[in-house]
Amino acid sequence: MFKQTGATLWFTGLSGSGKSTLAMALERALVQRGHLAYTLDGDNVRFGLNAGPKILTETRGYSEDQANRFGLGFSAADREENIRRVSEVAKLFADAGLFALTSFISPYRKDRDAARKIHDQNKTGALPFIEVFVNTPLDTCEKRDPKGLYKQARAAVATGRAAGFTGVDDPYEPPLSPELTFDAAAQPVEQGVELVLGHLEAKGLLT
Ligand SMILES: Nc1ncnc2c1ncn2[C@@H]1O[C@H](COP(=O)(O)OS(=O)(=O)O)[C@@H](OP(=O)(O)O)[C@H]1O
Ligand SMILES: Nc1ncnc2c1ncn2[C@@H]1O[C@H](COP(=O)(O)OP(=O)(O)O)[C@@H](O)[C@H]1O
Repeated sequence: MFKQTGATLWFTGLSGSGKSTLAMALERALVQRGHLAYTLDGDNVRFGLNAGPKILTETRGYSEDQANRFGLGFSAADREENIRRVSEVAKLFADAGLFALTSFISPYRKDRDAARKIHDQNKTGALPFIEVFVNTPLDTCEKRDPKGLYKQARAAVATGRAAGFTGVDDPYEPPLSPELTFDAAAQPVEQGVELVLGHLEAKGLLT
């Protein structure tokens, strides 16, 4: 019915690197061409399926104990679980025939590799998984700092507190062999959209 094969486009990069801007522009471009596409990002996932303990107690009626068991923050273990759940959801979207676009820092290589593996283990055969590294240098992300989070993290670290903020005092492991790399410090978003569309076309995914 959809006249397309589903696929997951996995955007990874630092906070402020341009993941969401590129994913949203691509979603628009795909939809304009008559394809079904949907973006999963912090705004629709970390306030819903993967909400943190505070949201769960304040708006969902969870007890503190439940909220601490099921809510997700930014420890390495919570990030791993965040990415695992997002991978499973993206896989279902792709299995249903959509382009699933995911925009998460996903800082750990093993978690992104696990996301890819989840797509290999589909009952109807491996689903296409395309890793897009949004490779914007930390200093550019930090200058942009649209939410002021880098500033807050630097201030915490300067006073001897841990911020656990990616790129400041928490790791980001760049992909070793992503399908695509986009430098959002040097290239406009339209160029990123063309890059990804070109790849999808070359792989026969836009028929
Ligand atoms: N400690 C810490 N480290 C990094 N980022 C933080 C942190 N705390 C909150 N935020 C905000 O949450 C967004 C990242 O969430 P993600 O779900 O993409 O993170 S992860 O993939 O689980 O690592 C990220 O949003 P983006 O800027 O859209 O990437 C931040 O705004
Ligand atoms: N290719 C680009 N060129 C210039 N600025 C960009 C580009 N992509 C994103 N930006 C800007 O960078 C900031 C962070 O982008 P965003 O997409 O929110 O990053 P992320 O989702 O990775 O946190 C925003 O202010 C956005 O307008």
